[in-house]
Amino acid sequence: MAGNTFGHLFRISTFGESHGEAIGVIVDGCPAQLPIDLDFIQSELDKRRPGQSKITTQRKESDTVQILSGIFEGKSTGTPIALLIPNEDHRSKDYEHNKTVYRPSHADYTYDAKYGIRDHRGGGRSSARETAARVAAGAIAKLLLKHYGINIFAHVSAVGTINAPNLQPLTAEELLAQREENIVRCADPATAREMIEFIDQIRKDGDTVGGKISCVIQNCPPGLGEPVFDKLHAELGKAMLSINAVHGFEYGSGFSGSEMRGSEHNDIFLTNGDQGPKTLTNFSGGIQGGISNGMDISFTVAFKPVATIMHNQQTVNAAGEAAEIKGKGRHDPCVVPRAVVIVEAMAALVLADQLLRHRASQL
Ligand SMILES: Cc1cc2nc3c(=O)[nH]c(=O)nc-3n(C[C@H](O)[C@H](O)[C@H](O)COP(=O)(O)O)c2cc1C
Ligand SMILES: C=C(O[C@@H]1CC(C(=O)O)=C[C@@H](OP(=O)(O)O)[C@H]1O)C(=O)O
Repeated sequence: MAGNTFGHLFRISTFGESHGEAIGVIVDGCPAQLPIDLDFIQSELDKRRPGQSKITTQRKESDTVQILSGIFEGKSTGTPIALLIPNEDHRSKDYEHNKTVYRPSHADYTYDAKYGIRDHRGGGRSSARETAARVAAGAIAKLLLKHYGINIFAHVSAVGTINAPNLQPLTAEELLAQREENIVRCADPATAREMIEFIDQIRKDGDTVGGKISCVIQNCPPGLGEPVFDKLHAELGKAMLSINAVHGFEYGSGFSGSEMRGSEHNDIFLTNGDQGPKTLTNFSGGIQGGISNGMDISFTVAFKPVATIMHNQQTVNAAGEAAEIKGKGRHDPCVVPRAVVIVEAMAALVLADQLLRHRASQL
């Protein structure tokens, strides 16, 4: 079904439900002979894994990835790569009440409206558990991008109204080291401490809070992206908005650009030897006309406070009658700490696809 696939030349299809046997992904179009480091794929999954700290859902999954096909003697063979992640810790009794009663702002009602049948256990296919499959596939895309020297780095830039300062002078390596020092995955240590304390309080209140993730793609060559519909920022926007609970996407100057004058906003070109021009500022976010210009690609993704809260709420049931519901089970009070690697994975999948498409654009 088309709704479960993503990408054109570097393509993925994911499958599985949160409380089924397993989730997984088939990656099609990965060029042959790419060295595939299984430990790297696993380390990416470990960053998304539920149960990783006190500020995430307490469901305990090892998210151990199994490779079923497409890799031989440590390299891709050019055939479909199938990856499987068994589910180990589902607790479906927490969802009994959810069989007929709709959780406000989750996907229970809309799945019923669309299909007339729904695996209510853990939200089934609508659960963010599906994003483990994307992270596994994204790790392969990252390995392809690494081969071309392209790096992707994301971190938590806001939780509620707590915002991280601009960390621009730091290199991606420095930011990554600082991000991995704390459980919220914000690269600024002082802000990280404040965010962790706040999420912990929200958790104790049985509530949830939203946040933002900012991402930068470095060393992307100019020329990636298609000129009309599949513009690079349109592809990134679609990829980000396809992640559960994402409500906003902006690149470069984003919404704040609408408050500026052209004389402030234009990115002045500078000579740069035989490297192709650079720009003095980067309000374009590294993309002009839907095509990368060689500067850093930067964007921010906004996540809502997720639906399941431990409070009594008014709702309706499948028969259309008034009902009450209170969240049960193990949930994320704030999803951004685990979503950092999902954002990076989706960005990597877009870039890998555009890289392959770019190779068909000139003689
Ligand atoms: C990493 C991650 C973890 C999530 N964890 C939860 C959760 O524990 N409880 C919940 O109600 N929603 C959670 N969500 C959000 C739901 O999956 C999402 O809200 C649901 O599929 C409805 O889709 P929508 O919010 O995009 O409309 C999570 C999302 C992400 C990205
Ligand atoms: C299992 C994961 O997160 C889940 C995402 C999720 C949701 O509604 O999206 C709800 C919870 O599901 P459950 O009650 O089945 O544990 C989270 O734990 C995961 O990310 O791997």
